[in-house]
Amino acid sequence: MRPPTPLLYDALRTRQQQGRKALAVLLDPDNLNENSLLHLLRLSQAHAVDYFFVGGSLVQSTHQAALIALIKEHSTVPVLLFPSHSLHLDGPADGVLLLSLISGRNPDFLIGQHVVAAPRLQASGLQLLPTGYMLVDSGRPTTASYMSGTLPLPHNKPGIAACTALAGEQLGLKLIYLDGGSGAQNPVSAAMIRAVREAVATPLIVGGGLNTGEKVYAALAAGADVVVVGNHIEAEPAFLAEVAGVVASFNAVTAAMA
Ligand SMILES: CC(C)=CCC/C(C)=C/CC/C(C)=C/CC/C(C)=C/COP(=O)(O)OP(=O)(O)O
Ligand SMILES: O=P(O)(O)OC[C@@H](O)CO
Ligand SMILES: [Mg+2]
Repeated sequence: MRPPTPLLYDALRTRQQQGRKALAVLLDPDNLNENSLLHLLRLSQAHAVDYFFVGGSLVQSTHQAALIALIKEHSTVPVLLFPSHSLHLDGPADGVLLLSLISGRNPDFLIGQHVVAAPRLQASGLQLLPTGYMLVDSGRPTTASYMSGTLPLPHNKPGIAACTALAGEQLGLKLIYLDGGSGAQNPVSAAMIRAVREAVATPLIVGGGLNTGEKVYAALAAGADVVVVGNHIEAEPAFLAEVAGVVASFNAVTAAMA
């Protein structure tokens, strides 16, 4: 039998306290079939992946649960749902990023979806990771911004991002996720990541438009604890090896200095 997943949040906090960075690969059910998923799962056995995030802004396909079951059959990497809506909670995942979209002012994404999902989440057995989700302007409209009907944070205003994250932490949110949006033209700036890192003690997830090793390195160096890569691995699965290498080399330097 598979060993139980250690409590996801505690494991993430421990990693953060030890200065160990993590890689999350975003799997969008709309852009995957069984073969492409199996290929990614093989790659993730050769190159360390710490989390699979599963979700998409729309999710038109009906096979999310089957894809997660396939991940569970072939991999021990924890699976976290990354839902854009209370409709997208199916599948045998380990936990869920319980996103509250604190960069926006749309009550449905601040609390409405959560009210609808609450009884189902309670019964699900999923580990809940309350997350302050912040969309940041990335140079062009993103699906997440459009679908949520919210304005992203201005790209060049690290102070607004820091205060937003701080308010989220003060409200009790356990993680902060700074997202340029999937396929972002420009990733979240190092200045903004640093400002948020200094403002809060929670683990910090950064994603959106991380499509080169240099961009991934810059996000880690600025203070991201977890980097998320979706689109570029979908387009070019070999990028998984490169990004895993960047995270591993970053961790090797930290370990050598300890
Ligand atoms: C309470 C529950 C169950 C859900 C929370 C619902 C909230 C607040 C969602 C935040 C807003 C939102 C639309 C997030 C989208 C997150 C996501 C899965 C992004 C993945 O990327 P895509 O936007 O699908 O990118 P592509 O367009 O490249 O596919
Ligand atoms: O698809 P990409 O651009 O890598 O973004 C990943 C994730 O942060 C999007 O919500
Ligand atoms: Mg998507």
